[in-house]
Amino acid sequence: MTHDVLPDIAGLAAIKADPQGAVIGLDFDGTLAPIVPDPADARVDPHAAAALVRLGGLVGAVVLVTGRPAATAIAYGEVPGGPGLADVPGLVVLGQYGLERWEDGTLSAPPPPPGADRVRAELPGLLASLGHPVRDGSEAGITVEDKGRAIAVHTRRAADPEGSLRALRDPLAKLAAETGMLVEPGRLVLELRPAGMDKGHALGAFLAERGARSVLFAGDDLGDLAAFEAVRLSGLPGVTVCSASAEVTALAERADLVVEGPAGVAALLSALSDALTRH
Ligand SMILES: O=P(O)(O)OC[C@H]1O[C@H](O[C@H]2O[C@H](CO)[C@@H](O)[C@H](O)[C@H]2O)[C@H](O)[C@@H](O)[C@@H]1O
Repeated sequence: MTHDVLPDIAGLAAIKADPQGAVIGLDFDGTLAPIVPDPADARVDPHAAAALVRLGGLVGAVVLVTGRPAATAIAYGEVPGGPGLADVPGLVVLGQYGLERWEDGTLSAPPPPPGADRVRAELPGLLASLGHPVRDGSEAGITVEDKGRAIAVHTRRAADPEGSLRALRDPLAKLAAETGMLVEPGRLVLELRPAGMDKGHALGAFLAERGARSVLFAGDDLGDLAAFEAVRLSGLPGVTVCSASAEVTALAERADLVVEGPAGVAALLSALSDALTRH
């Protein structure tokens, strides 16, 4: 379902009544950017970027809460010949599940955890022992994305993506336990990342910091469930939006609103910016 007009939802009414009190939170992959086989090829939907540029001047804050490094979200948010994510007024990016913060062109982040170095050193041997030579994202097979603070193992390009994901789950959980990391499951990906932060903590802290009076959060993957919960725990008038896919159904079951992938998210953001401009 796409939205030419805004659906009649209480949280959206609260945002329209008091836009300056609203925080608009968004995931990146699968929500603002269509899912593609190679993570390095992901790019923001230009319509979503344009709508966010408009919204940024109308609401209290626009915040990306993403598993990507914040700088990657900004880089992949560029739109040739058009406004990109870096042009969204006041944009804040909480990257690597909230460990990093990008704001006004400045990145702040703690040093990478020692566990990341250990995973980096031990992962190739582990994958080889399971019959999977390490490949980068441009090749077929099981691929590894090194994000500095975290390392993601992708199966989307494997011959049997779901089967490979199942086969890797226990060995990667063991490696995570041995290295003090945790496994973040996602869309055909298992990511070994530091503990102690998630999208829920990141969004909840941001809402408190900004004194938000309403909130919208849109996501598509399991890591976004914590942000949905943060919306609920905030007690604010809020809207949770699922960018739907056949790969993940858990969000749709919990969302106030379900839209058809990044194109549906872009249409919703555009309709919201239209409504706030008319207001
Ligand atoms: O929190 P997000 O912004 O949604 O980031 C979550 C992970 O997204 C990326 O992987 C996903 O998108 C890829 C590109 O479309 C796709 O190839 C992959 O199968 C998906 O899992 C990203 O590569 C990860 O680092 C993020 O943690």
